[in-house]
Amino acid sequence: MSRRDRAARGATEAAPPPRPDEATPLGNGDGRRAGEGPVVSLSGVRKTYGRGAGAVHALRDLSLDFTRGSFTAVMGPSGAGKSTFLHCAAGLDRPDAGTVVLGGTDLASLNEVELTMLRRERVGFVFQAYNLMSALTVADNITLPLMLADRRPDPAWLDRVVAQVGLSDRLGHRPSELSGGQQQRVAIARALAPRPEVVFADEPTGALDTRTAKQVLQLLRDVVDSTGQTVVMVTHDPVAASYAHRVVFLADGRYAEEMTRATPELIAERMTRLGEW
Ligand SMILES: Nc1ncnc2c1ncn2[C@@H]1O[C@H](COP(=O)(O)OP(=O)(O)OP(=O)(O)O)[C@@H](O)[C@H]1O
Repeated sequence: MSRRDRAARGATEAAPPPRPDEATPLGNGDGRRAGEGPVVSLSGVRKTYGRGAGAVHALRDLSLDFTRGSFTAVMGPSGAGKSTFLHCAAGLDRPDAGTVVLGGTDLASLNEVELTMLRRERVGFVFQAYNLMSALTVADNITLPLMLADRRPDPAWLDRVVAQVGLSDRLGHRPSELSGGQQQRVAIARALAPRPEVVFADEPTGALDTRTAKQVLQLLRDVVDSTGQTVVMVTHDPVAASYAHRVVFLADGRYAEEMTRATPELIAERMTRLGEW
């Protein structure tokens, strides 16, 4: 089944997505508030792979801001630059030009060790593959990034995260004893445990069935609305994107347009106008 067919099917199966105006006030959970300025800001970002006639301009002068306490989906046709954007915004790769500022830090000012520390302490990641350590319990998987950063967990925050992802009674289990949806919830708790500035999610529901995917997306949305965490999610799926406050469309390495309060049908229609996806 093509992505477009899957999206159309998902759209008809989707429960009405949550609406920003129905949400609890942003940032009411931890004293941080929406509207304090962007937590991630890209300005004039360019990234080119290769040289000369074979050069591929993956990002061409991309400028984008992400507000603290917001849930943004980044979409676009295949090859639009979504993965390259995510890698540059998260400090996994360096742009050729332009600036990326994360939590007030210009990433270009950091050497490789400092960049690794920033990713470990201030950025959370959720991927399609859960990437859990099979030998560790759920509890140890969740606190692993803190241990690696030699940081003491904040017990109240950890309790809150574990309760929110619904894993309180699974902390002693191994990943192999959990369903796919539960494993992804462990990965989300692990991403949130250090209380990062921002969580980047790359197709976080790509490996899940429709029902489980919706539960995970609702969880991400609830986390943003109740704790003021910031989530930026790259996805091909209009149903997934409809759970976000804002959907940003990239095309040909550039910002194309954006929508708020979007339904899966409207998002799919916009994607179809932008090109093959
Ligand atoms: N390491 C690389 N070397 C050469 N070209 C690359 C590399 N990574 C990405 N590209 C090219 O850069 C462009 C943008 O790629 P990117 O993976 O960011 O797009 P995308 O929107 O994530 O695509 P998709 O939806 O298919 O995953 C594409 O033309 C791709 O072929």
